[in-house]
Amino acid sequence: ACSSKYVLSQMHPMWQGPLAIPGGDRQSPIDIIARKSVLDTELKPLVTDYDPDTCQQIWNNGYSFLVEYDDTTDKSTLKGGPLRDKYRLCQFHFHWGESNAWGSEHTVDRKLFPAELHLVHWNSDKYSLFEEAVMEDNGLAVIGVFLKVGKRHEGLQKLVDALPAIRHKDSVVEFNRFNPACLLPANTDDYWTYHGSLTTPPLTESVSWIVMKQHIEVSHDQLAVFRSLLFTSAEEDVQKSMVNNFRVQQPLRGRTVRSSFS
Ligand SMILES: NS(=O)(=O)c1ccc(C(=O)NCc2ccccc2F)cc1
Ligand SMILES: [Zn+2]
Repeated sequence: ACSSKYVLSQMHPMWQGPLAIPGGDRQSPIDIIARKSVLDTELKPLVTDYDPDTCQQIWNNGYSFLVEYDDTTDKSTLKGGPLRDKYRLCQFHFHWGESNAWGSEHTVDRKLFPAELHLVHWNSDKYSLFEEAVMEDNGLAVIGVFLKVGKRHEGLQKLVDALPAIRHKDSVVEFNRFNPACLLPANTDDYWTYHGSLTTPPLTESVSWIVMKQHIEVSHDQLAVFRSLLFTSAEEDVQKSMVNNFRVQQPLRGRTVRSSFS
């Protein structure tokens, strides 16, 4: 799996401050101004091929909860879209607010969503490990999907049911046979794409972002379970609820956001 080896201690929301990022001119997240995005007719449809058997565990890393996949072979892959190479799924996670009024990292024309899903992939045509790819220009590809509050998401419920077992930071439970394709919107042909960064430390500028135009719907109660998670470990005496784990928007610095649709 891609990040379990790292204690992501610096990933505390306090890091939202002005971190000195070397040459940080392609930071994420950003506000996507729809009318300023540029249609690129060369952009292809996304091709995801996820094997539910590669799902390994779900854990609380003190910043979000991650579902990690076995990324030692090309079993769960992403290609197409803006990508030239094949990318391997290593994990997915979410960002959310303390209320339904905010929580997403990206916004569209300043519209905030209550939460955002990130499916993290690394370029397995060029690199042999996530840790290598994360340091390279287009080493990573992250699919962003906005969540809206509405009807219950049946596929998400299996995830939601596992959360009470990982309430505290650094808790892990086995999780298998989950196909993250069920979390993608019906239409994955319409997306925005731009070159950016990780939205948590080390904020490396190695991500081809692919942000879906169509959102998915989850119920109010399902989101409430996200907010029952804790930033803090079982040993700590003051428990802090895991909410508002999103980064503030970053300057575009002249970047162009391309769209696959007009
Ligand atoms: N929110 S996001 O932009 O989608 C995002 C995706 C992955 C990471 C990550 O893997 N960090 C750990 C990490 C970073 C660098 C090297 C090794 C690591 F494990 C952080 C943020
Ligand atoms: Zn993320």
